[in-house]
Amino acid sequence: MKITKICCIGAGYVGGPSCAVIAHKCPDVTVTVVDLSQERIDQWNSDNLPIFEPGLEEVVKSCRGKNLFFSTEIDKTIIEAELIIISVNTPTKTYGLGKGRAADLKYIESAARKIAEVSTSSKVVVEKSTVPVKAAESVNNILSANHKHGVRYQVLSNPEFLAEGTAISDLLFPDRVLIGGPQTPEGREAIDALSWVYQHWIPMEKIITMNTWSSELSKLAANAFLAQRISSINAMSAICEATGADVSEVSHAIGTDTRIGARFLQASIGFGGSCFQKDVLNLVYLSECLNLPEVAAYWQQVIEMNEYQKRRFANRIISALFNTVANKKIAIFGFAFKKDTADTRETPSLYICKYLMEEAALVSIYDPKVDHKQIVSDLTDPAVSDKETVDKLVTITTDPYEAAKGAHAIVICTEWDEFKTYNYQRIYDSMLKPAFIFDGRMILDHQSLLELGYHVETVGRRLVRNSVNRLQAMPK
Ligand SMILES: NC(=O)c1ccc[n+]([C@@H]2O[C@H](COP(=O)([O-])OP(=O)(O)OC[C@H]3O[C@@H](n4cnc5c(N)ncnc54)[C@H](O)[C@@H]3O)[C@@H](O)[C@H]2O)c1
Ligand SMILES: O=c1ccn([C@@H]2O[C@H](COP(=O)(O)OP(=O)(O)O[C@H]3O[C@H](CO)[C@@H](O)[C@H](O)[C@H]3O)[C@@H](O)[C@H]2O)c(=O)[nH]1
Repeated sequence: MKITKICCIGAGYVGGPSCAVIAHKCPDVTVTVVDLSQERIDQWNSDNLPIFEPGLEEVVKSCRGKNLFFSTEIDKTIIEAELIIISVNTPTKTYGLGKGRAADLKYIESAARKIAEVSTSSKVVVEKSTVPVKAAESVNNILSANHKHGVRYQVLSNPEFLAEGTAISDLLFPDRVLIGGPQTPEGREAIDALSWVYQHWIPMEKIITMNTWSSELSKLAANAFLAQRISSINAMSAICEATGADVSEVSHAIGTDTRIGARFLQASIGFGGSCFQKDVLNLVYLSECLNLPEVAAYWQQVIEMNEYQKRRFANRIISALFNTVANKKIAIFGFAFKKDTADTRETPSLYICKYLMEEAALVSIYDPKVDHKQIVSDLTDPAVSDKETVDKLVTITTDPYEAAKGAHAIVICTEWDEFKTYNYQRIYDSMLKPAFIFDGRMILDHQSLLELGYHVETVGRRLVRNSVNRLQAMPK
C-alpha cells in the first residue's frame, strides 16, 4: 500500500505539530490538516500560529504551501487521502453517564461518521487522539456499518506522546512510536504503511507494534505512571515540610537509583495540562466499568493527591500571610500549566487564583505568553468565579514589576525561565513589607532572596534565616 496523501482531522496541539513534522520529514507525502474551526485554520495559514511551541514556526514555514496544507475542506481531503489521522479532542465528559470521569468520544464519533459518509475508496484510519481501550473497535464498527461497496477500512491505534513546550523535539526524536492494529494480513499491511511514514526519520527499532488494545491502554498507562510519580513526590513534599527533610534532596537520592530514574520527580504545586487528569480519570472510569473497584481507587488517589497539593499550597500562602489575604495584593507569576506553552488547560495557577480569590485577595497576574482574554475566560468559568468578582479582584499585567508593585507576596505558579532573571532587589523595594515569595516551582535562588530580606516559602522545604542570614532547613 502506497501512502501519497495524508488527511489529519483536528488542527490542535497534536494534529498541527505532529503533521507539520510528518510533512517536514516526508517530502514525498502531501499532508493536509483539516478542522471544523475556520478561525483555527486561518491562524495556521497565517504568521500568527494558533499555538506557541518552540521550533514549530520554522517547521511549518519550511513546508506550508508545498506539501503541508491547512484547510476546512474536510470531505474533499478525506476522499483524496489513503491515510486519515484522527486527532480530535477527547475531553472529560461534562454530562450524563460517566460525567466528570469518562472521555467524551463525540468528536471521535463524528469524525468516524464523516469518514464513512464521504469515502469512496479504502482507507487506513489512525486513531491518534487519546481514547479508552476499545475505542478503535467502536470506530471500526461505525465505519464498517456504513461502508460503501468496495470500500474497506483498517483502524490503527497510534497514540501521541509529545509534551507541550517540547513538542517539536519530542516528535523529531521520540523515545518510541507505538502502532497497534489488527493482527490480520490486512491489519499488518496497514501497520506497515503507517510505519513507512515514520521510518522517514525514526529508526525501525523505535517503532513498536502490538495489538490495538495494548496500544490504547499503553497511552493511558504512560500518563498514569507519569502523573503518579508527580503525586508521589508531592506526597513526599508534604512530609518534608512537616519534618525538615528537603524534597529536592529526596528526589536526587531516589532519582539516582537507575531503577527509579531522575525524571518527573520535580515536586510542584500539582500537575496541570489537558492530559494527565483527563487520562487518569479515564483509567479510573474504565476500571470501574470493568468491575475493578480496587484498581479504580488506586488511580483515583493520584488525582486526590494532586488536588490536595494545590489546596495545600494555597493554604500555606494564606497562613503565612497572617491567616488573611483579604484585600491584599498578591502577584501571580505564571498562568500557563508549564513553561514554553500558552496552554492553560487545567493549569494549577488557576486553582491557586481561585482559592486566593475565595479569600478576597487582589490577584495581579503576569504570564509571558498567555493572552489576557484567555486568563479572563478561564477565571470567569462558572466553576471558578464570576465576572463581577473577577472585575473586582483581578488585574492582568504585561509587566512583572507592575504585578509585584505594592504587593504583599509573589507566587511563582509556572517555571518560566525569565522569572529567574528578574531584578529581585528592585521588586523587593516596590513591595509591602514583610515581602513574601512563594516559589511553587522551586526555581529561584532562595538563598539570595533571603539575603535581600524576602520571606521565602517553597514546596517540600522549610526555609528560615539563621543568625548569619544563611539558608537552612527548618528544624522540627
Ligand atoms: N495536547 C497534548 O499535549 C496532547 C498530547 C498527546 C495526546 N493528546 C491527545 O490528542 C487529542 C487532541 O488533543 P489536542 O490537545 O490537540 O486537542 P485540541 O482541542 O487542541 O484540538 C482538537 C481539534 O479538533 C477539532 N475537531 C473536533 N472535532 C472535529 C471534527 N469532527 N472534524 C474536524 N475537526 C474537529 C477541534 O476544532 C480542535 O481544533 C486528545 O485526545 C488528547 O488527549 C494531546
Ligand atoms: O516532575 C514534574 C514533571 C511535570 N510536572 C507538571 O506536570 C504537568 C504535565 O507536564 P508534562 O507531562 O511535561 O506536559 P504535558 O504536555 O501535559 O505532557 C503529558 O501529557 C501528554 C498528553 O497525553 C503526553 O503526550 C506526554 O507524554 C505527557 O508528558 C505540568 O503541569 C508540569 O508542570 C511536575 O509537576 N513535576
